[in-house]
Amino acid sequence: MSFAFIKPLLISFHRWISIVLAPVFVLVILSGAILSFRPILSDLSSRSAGTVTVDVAALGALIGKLEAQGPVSAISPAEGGTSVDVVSDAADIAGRWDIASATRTRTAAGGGDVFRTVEMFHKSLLLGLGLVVEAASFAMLAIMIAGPFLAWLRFRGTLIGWHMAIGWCLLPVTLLSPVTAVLMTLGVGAGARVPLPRAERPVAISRAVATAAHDMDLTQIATARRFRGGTVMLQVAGEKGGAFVVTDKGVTALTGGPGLVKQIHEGTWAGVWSGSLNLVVSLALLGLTVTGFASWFGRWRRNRSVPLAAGAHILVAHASQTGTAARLAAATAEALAGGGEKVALAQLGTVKPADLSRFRLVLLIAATTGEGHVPDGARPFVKALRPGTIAGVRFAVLGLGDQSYAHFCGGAETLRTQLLAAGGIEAAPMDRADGNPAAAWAAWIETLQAVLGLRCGTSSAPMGGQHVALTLKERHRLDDPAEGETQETWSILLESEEDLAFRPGDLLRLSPGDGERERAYSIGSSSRVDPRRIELTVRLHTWRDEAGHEGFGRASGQLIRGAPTGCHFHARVDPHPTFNPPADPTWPVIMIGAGSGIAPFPGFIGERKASGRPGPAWLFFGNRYRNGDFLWAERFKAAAKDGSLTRLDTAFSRDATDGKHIQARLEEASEEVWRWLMDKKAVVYICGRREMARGVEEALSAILVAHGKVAPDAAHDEVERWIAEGRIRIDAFD
Ligand SMILES: Cc1cc2nc3c(=O)[nH]c(=O)nc-3n(C[C@H](O)[C@H](O)[C@H](O)COP(=O)(O)O)c2cc1C
Repeated sequence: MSFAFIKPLLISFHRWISIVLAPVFVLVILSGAILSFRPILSDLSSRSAGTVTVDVAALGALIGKLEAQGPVSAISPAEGGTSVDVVSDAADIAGRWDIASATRTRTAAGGGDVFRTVEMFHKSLLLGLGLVVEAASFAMLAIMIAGPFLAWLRFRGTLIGWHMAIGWCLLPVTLLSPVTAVLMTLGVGAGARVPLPRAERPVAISRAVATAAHDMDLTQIATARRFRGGTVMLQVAGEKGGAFVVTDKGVTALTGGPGLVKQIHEGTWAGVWSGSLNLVVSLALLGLTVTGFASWFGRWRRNRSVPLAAGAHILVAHASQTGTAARLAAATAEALAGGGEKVALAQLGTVKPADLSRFRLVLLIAATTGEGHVPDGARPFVKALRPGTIAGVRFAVLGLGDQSYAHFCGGAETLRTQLLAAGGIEAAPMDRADGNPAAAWAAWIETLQAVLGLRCGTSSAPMGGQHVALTLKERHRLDDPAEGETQETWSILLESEEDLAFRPGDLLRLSPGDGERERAYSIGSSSRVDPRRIELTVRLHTWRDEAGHEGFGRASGQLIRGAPTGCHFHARVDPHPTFNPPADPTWPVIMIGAGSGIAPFPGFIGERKASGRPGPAWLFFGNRYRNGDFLWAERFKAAAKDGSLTRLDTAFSRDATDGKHIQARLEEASEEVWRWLMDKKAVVYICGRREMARGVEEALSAILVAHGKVAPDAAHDEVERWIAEGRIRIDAFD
């Protein structure tokens, strides 16, 4: 059985035992922390008091007088032996007494009884739960031993990072408490055990002091307390001191001491120092418990619910790949709010199915991606849907799509079917938008008003983007056919006569002919660098007909072969906010592009560099051959040199010497990728074929499993959640 198999089990064991026993751990650790003050205080007080010398006869007389009034359970001389602290249930006895004058100087007893109560709590929680505490010691030891096997030490500022740092760095000392507790429970190293004498009749403390004073010097008596079997336990300082049990028959010395294990556990082996060490151990154990629990709880809460506007009756949710559905959903929410409806807006993937029942109505605007697929960000929602989870939830769907695809509005259809299967009730029939959705959206809003009686303020469909007139300025080939079988890919430079506003990752939509489906190209430049210059990376789509004649893709063929430089194009620039670089250029990014999927990233790098304060940026580029297919090689190498690119990793899948895919590169650099994800909170951008994007998702899951102490399923869910939340952003094509 390999460790990879055991590790997820070990992780579950570590997590669940800790969570279940966290309350017991906290109580035992806190009481332990208080008890560690006992050796500290007693060492300090014995130092400050110097040698205690007690007038034994006067002490005996005083205690005898007090015992005549009520029971005394413990005494301990104070103030150099001139006073004595008396512990008693009787309020007029308990307190500090001056021995010579037999008068009370303070009404409350010292701290001795507090420590004893805390000790009882530490051992049995004052509820007779000694067995639970003992079992918790074994469990604590087991999870602490398992801890270091779960992850290597890495410093990062997260809760789990602190958990690991405390766990690893303080392991030798934090082990002290549970190890010694377990040894004591097992009776190992507890020191020689002397059979305790029993008294035939209970002995009072004054009597015990008188009996012992016969045989020994009690001028340095430290404590006397009523003990098991009706006896009294005396503790005497000094060379001939020690612990003694007094019965009605005489005095028995307890030889052998408390044993090293007990001394270590209680921190009594070196007074102040060992007590302080115990305090550090307690605080470290508390830190481990709190950081571990808080980190789990935070994750649990994040997984459970999203902050949806409180008091809202209608939820407008969107499942969007390139932003259209998101924009329309925002406009819908705005229109409803304008009409006075209480409305919340959310990305479907960030909503738990159970949250839907909070709303009177759920309106969903859903796009389709790939070949009839649900948009990537909506996957966690679909995965979490089970029959009955949204029983009785009323919903209405607007699907966005394009008739020229084989599965028109396939994504929205899938979501609708799943919502019905999970118990949802369709409140209005589903509408479908073909191509530009503005008209269909407006009609849908009207239907909602008419059929469902919703109140809407005025609102118009958000502008789908800017219509632009562009001139083909320049193109140059990015692959090198002289190097062999490469994929023909070009840099296309288009120029506008007026200033435009666009960012890298936005989409340039071109229609190759009237009524033909638009092709979307990812923009690889930024208006923040040059507001008139749009740069694309376009691969030539080719095929052969039955007669063997080569044909070209309509749009790519035009851009690369058909149109001469200087040719004019009409196009639309659509914002794609979910695939733009972070607004803050210092925010770390990991860019992963394969083949022509590299298209947006020259723009990312350029825009961040132009900001004058580019943050860490890591680029993974994959293609077939290093020599012929390394697109934008010069630009990336220059960026790596001038610092606008922190790290560049390449994977050339068909190179004899290399032969790796991007996924393999990610896994090779997994430790560093993990650090970028967790410490730097890098946003990951993936652009390329859908198959590649899925592979990268898998690789990221594997990194979470390897370094994040999570089981494979949980890692997968986490990656999907990151996609839904926008920490991983995907622009994939088929
Ligand atoms: C790569 C890609 C694949 C698509 N696949 C389909 C499809 O299979 N069926 C369909 O009806 N529409 C398909 N569409 C069209 C989109 O669903 C439509 O453009 C929608 O308005 C996009 O909305 P969004 O920006 O919110 O993602 C596809 C669009 C793209 C870019």
